[in-house]
Amino acid sequence: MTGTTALRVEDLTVEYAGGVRAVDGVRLELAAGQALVLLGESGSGKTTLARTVLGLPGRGATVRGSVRLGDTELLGLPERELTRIRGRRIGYVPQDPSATLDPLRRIGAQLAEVLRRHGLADSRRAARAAALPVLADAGLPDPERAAAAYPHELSGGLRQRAAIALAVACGPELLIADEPTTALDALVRVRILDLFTTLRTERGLALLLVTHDLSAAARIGGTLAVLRHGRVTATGPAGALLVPAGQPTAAAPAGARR
Ligand SMILES: Nc1ncnc2c1ncn2[C@@H]1O[C@H](COP(=O)(O)OP(=O)(O)OP(=O)(O)O)[C@@H](O)[C@H]1O
Repeated sequence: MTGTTALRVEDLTVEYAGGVRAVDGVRLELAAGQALVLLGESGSGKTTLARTVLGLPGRGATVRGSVRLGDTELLGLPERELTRIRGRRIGYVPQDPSATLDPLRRIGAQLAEVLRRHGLADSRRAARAAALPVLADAGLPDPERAAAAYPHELSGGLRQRAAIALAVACGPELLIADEPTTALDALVRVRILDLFTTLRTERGLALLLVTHDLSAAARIGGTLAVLRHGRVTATGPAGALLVPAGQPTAAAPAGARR
């Protein structure tokens, strides 16, 4: 892989109480400006892996191995430092935007708070002004109006764009999106996936997309890692692993799902 390594996961194992090994010896690498899609069926360990990279593996989990963000080893970092890294160096977009958006506060105020918390604006006024281009970059057609809106006043697609704006506001080097389009209708889904690609190519951020949706994986492209029972069973360029039905499959390594 060329370019600066944004994320390197080595020999990562995550075990929950009762001996469930949700992630089992995973090794992954993602360069700046590239996309890595984690594809797997329900229960394969995708969310556990993504959340472990965020330093949030879940209560009672035992984590072993290494997760490096650039030159920083994340495993074992004190919570205070992880809190600083989340939002600033790693952005997170969940399936349901209400998991990151506060229903009781206007979108602009939430963005302004993130910018101030991470030291990217020194006054409330500066932070509110800085929030508008972030909303525009996330594809909200009327940033002023979006900034003044409460989350419930936006459509599902616009709400997800607001959550993406929140995730990328501080210019993270890594963006983790966990099933970010599952709840959206087909057209909006494609637009949001294309927004991730725009953010990746224009800002050089590394994208880790978690999905069980083959069409989302194909749309994002990049490198695909197929997860099964916590293990990576196939990895390679998405174009080679996701061969449309009816075409020769010689390029797909054994174990690849189609
Ligand atoms: N907090 C937890 N405590 C115990 N076991 C858990 C916990 N979270 C997940 N697991 C188990 O770990 C395994 C992997 O779950 P995980 O949610 O990471 O998979 P997933 O691929 O993201 O699935 P889905 O697409 O359904 O979210 C499953 O067997 C699950 O039951």
